[in-house]
Amino acid sequence: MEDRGRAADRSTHPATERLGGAKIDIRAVSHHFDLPAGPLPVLDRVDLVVAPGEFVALLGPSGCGKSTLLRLVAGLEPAAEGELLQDGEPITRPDPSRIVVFQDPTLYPWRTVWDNVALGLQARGLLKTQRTRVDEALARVGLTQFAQAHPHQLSGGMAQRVALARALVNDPRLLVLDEPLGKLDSLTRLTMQSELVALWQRAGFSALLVTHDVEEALFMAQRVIVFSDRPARIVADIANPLPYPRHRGHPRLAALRHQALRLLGLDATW
Ligand SMILES: Nc1ncnc2c1ncn2[C@@H]1O[C@H](COP(=O)(O)OP(=O)(O)OP(=O)(O)O)[C@@H](O)[C@H]1O
Repeated sequence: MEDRGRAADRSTHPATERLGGAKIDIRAVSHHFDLPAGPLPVLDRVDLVVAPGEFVALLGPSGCGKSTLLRLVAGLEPAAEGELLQDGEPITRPDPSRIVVFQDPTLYPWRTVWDNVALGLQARGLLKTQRTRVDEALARVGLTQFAQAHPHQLSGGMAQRVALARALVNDPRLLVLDEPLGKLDSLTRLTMQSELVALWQRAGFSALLVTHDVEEALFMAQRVIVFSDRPARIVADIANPLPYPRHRGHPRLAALRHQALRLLGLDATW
């Protein structure tokens, strides 16, 4: 991780500094939903290890089970079979060390940007003593000037930056990203991809990203996991060793894109 240059920010983020990114072990996890017509199998013996501080992207056909896997990792529901561990401890419930960022920023419209970002600290009774963390999180996403704005005064990209700041203020050890840039226009999306990578480089959390965008996965992640149709099983684990910052036109990215599209059953000539 020598290329990550994040030492400068670490002094202000004691939890991540002390503990680093989380190691996540997903061991033989299978899952299904009980529908009136019978069980719907969604995950099929998924084995995956996310190393501390690693950025891993999950790609797969729509509806195969990627978000379900993120929900299990986040501790939002228990796996039907197998186990999920964070640093060797079973994941049994949501925890502030694992923060989920969804496609929709879901900000409270009546609260200012600052107050939205402060939510996590407030809920944990830490706001009184740690108000500067809110300011720091806003600075990290470039929204200091908008601290007193309300969500309706923000663009889609800015709202998603607020959602990121709201996650970062908790010093997550794992950031669980479920299509976080999916609703943004394509130019904002490209900018935010670079910003998110820069945040990850500075803060040192582990990241698990679900995206439908092959280029996004390859541009951002160190590994791209490709899933089959539902029930999702892992069909490939593609390493992307390119150092950061990455150049979108790098020929290696084009070759990896071709490989990923082929694995997804798509013709990579268009
Ligand atoms: N709570 C639930 N109850 C019943 N079925 C569910 C539930 N959540 C998800 N499913 C079903 O599980 C399957 C996998 O859903 P999931 O959202 O994990 O897929 P996905 O790969 O993230 O999809 P997409 O890429 O389209 O977002 C889908 O068929 C979905 O309808």
